[in-house]
Amino acid sequence: MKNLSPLNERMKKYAHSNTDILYDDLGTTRHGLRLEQIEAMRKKYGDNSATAGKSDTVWFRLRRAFINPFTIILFVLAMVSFATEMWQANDFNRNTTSVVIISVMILVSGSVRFLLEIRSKHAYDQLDRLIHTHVNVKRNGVLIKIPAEDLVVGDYVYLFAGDRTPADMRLTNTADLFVSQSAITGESGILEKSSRQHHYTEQMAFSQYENLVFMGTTVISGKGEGIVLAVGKDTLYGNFVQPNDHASTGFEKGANSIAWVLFRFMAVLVPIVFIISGLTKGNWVESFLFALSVAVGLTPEMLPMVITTCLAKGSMSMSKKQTIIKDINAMQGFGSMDVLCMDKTGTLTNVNIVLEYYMDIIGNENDEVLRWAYLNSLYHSGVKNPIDNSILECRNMPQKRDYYEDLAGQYSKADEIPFDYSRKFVSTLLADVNGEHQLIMKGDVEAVFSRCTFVEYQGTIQPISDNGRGSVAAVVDEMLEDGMKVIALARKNMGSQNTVSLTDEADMILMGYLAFFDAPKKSAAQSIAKLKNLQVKTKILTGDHQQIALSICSRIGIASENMLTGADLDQLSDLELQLSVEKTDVFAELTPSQKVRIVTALRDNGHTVGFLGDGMNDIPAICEADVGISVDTAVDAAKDLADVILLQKDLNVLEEGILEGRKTFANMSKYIKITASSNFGNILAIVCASAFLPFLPMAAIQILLLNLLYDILCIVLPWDHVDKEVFSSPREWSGKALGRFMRFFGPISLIFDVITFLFLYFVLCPSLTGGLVYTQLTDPDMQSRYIALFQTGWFLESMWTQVLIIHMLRTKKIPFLQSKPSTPVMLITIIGILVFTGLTVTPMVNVLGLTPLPIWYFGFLLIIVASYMLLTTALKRIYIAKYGELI
Ligand SMILES: Nc1ncnc2c1ncn2[C@@H]1O[C@H](COP(=O)(O)OP(=O)(O)OP(=O)(O)O)[C@@H](O)[C@H]1O
Ligand SMILES: [Mg+2]
Repeated sequence: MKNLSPLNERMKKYAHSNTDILYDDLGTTRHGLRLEQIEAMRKKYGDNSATAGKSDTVWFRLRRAFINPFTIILFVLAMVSFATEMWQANDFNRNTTSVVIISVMILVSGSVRFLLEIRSKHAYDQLDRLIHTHVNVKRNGVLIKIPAEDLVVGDYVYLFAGDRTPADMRLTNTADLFVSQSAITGESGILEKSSRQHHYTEQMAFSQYENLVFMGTTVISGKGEGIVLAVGKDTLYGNFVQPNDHASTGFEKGANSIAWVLFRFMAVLVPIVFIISGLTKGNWVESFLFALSVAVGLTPEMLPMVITTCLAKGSMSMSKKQTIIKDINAMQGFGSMDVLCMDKTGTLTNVNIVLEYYMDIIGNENDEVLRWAYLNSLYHSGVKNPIDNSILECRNMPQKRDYYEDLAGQYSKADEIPFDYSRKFVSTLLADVNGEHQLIMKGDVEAVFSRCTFVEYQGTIQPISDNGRGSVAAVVDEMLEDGMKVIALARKNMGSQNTVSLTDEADMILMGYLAFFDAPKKSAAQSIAKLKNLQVKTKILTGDHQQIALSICSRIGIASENMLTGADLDQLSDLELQLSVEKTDVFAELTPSQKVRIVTALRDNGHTVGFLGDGMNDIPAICEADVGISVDTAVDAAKDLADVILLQKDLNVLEEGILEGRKTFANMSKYIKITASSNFGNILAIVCASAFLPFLPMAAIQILLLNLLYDILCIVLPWDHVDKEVFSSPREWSGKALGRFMRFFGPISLIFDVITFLFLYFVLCPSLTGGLVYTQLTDPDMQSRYIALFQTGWFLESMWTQVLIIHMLRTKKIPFLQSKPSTPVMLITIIGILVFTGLTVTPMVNVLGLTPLPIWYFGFLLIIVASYMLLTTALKRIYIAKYGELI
């Protein structure tokens, strides 16, 4: 059982008081809040979402885009350089240009961020609309549907079968309301709730209080009405589900850990860089700015943004492919999923099943069986599933509408015991106009049969004889072999008794059967083959009879030799099950908890498991799986709890979704890995350079400029192409892979940085400053020319290598030739390189501390860049050979 926090005081109080007091205290009535009360209630008691708030306003986004470490440091830089220049020189022009340039940088970086934020928000809003849960509330006397987030304390809410309770409530009215509180208490049983007032003398756990329902509780059957008493974080559920709970798993954990590693590197190295350069160069202000810019340059400040954009962009393209993905870890799970468990209806067979036969115990068509089944389906208040829907279809038969309407008028519902997937049947107690009661039970043949001691045949009721059992089995078996879904129907006369309890469900009279045609989908085999191509194994987990499972599998062409049933499963220990799940692809006659057991066993074997299902019986398994998948038509509770929602229950949709998910994920991990390794390389180079050079290897503003270019390039990465090989198999995200990637590729750039340093220091600069190295120079003008030459040289080398390394590492293949980047990535690369190289010959060079370089330097640069690329390619091969993957 989860560790529960204390119950909200209001809940405690009103559980013990009658509803009139509740209405009075909250100033409401049965007609709901008046519209003018709503805002006041929201102000007083809060919002019904744990995350709502400032992050949604445009102003907040604008602020976040423009006020961040990058722009703040740029700003400080502008101020300091303005002040120092004013102080030292009196070239006013030069001062203002540097401020202008920095302002432009702030503007560019801020706008890019802002646009991105707006874009991803837009994408999210659209998705939100698709995945929102709506609740029925009465406000101002009118029943309306509103998003669950808009609920306030005092709202009058209606609950129906299949709903997930949207807030903590005190019930005011119920009709056979049964709920499952497993999300809250971890107990899987079904509880009946009512609106009766509790007395202080009753000692019980609050979860057992009949008149309280909690956020996250699923309504299994029946109806309820109640007043919201606690919302959002004040609810029991909100208390233990912290908004960022999931952030500590899987992918985000990896991303956070790398940000953290880089941050620690910085925390240690940046002060060292500052002190070393301060000591060796003597200019503390400049060293401070330099260290600060190094810090900015090395912070993966775009990390959260790129991740959100990747996700938003990925979610958008997935939603175009009919797949809605709810959170980042699901995206990752979706990409790394290697086993997909699914139920049968809608995946292997059509969503709608058709009632083919209704017959007595020996197989002759029998209207009475259909009549009772109709009434049972009509009046039970659980979630109507395909079986009920196809029974209810009978009223649409030609000329039968009036007949069934009349029939419904002749009976009313007195009581029920709801459908429960572990019992596999449902009982409704019907009262006729004379006050006579009939208990009607329908469900799984064996389950119903075991509660019968009589059979009815042609109007006579007889005790079941042994050969009676035999003939019953024969009729059913025949239909099962044909792939029919069969349920049994039984009844019992209850006289004037108008309530029913479990003990009444005995000594029933078996009336006959209903058989449904569950047509196999033609496309199923093909879809499963496609999934196999994507290296996703499929397993069928159905609650249905084994014969049907076998028959459908053989029709579709799925191997089912090693089928296991729920009963078989109970004989296996967890360890044995772990072995069997690997060999078995079809499981039948499962209860919801057996579905969970299978998923758990697969996960324990190290698989990333997806579960696709749409019924109440699939909910526990959806929660247990790494990726819970549901469909748009599923019950709300299942949709709420799933990570992924398919707008169409079709395996083809799933396949496209998986592909899209893998691409998105590949782009995210591309960004993270490349950034981490290139930052790592840069840290090393900067530490080396500041220790050995008598001046700063690059000016603060130059570092920031490079950083800006790199950021802009990263922003288009979510739109990059992904090689086919990368998305043709599941890919696991791991922090370990990131670490080794960073350690492997990071230091390579150091080699070329050092060569460049040596070349600049001993060859290029002296050749233009009279053959002397820096330390031999005495003329300050010559010294600053030397520095400008050096810094420009390294600026260009850094820029070229950092931009091109993205292209080298984004693919296993030969960049540009075998694997083309997407147009935006290519464009920004070309424009960036041209503009930044061009910067060194424009009039702005002075402001940026750059200077034009002799043309032959570019010859050197080409050689360096080419050898860097060659070496990386060679090492890339080694890396791939060793670890089997790159990105
Ligand atoms: N509405 C219903 N009324 C009576 N019995 C039902 C009803 N729904 C299901 N059952 C019984 O419960 C059994 C299991 O239900 P069902 O076949 O829907 O399981 P499932 O695991 O959801 O199957 P699938 O894999 O086809 O989705 C059925 O075979 C049937 O005997
Ligand atoms: Mg189902």
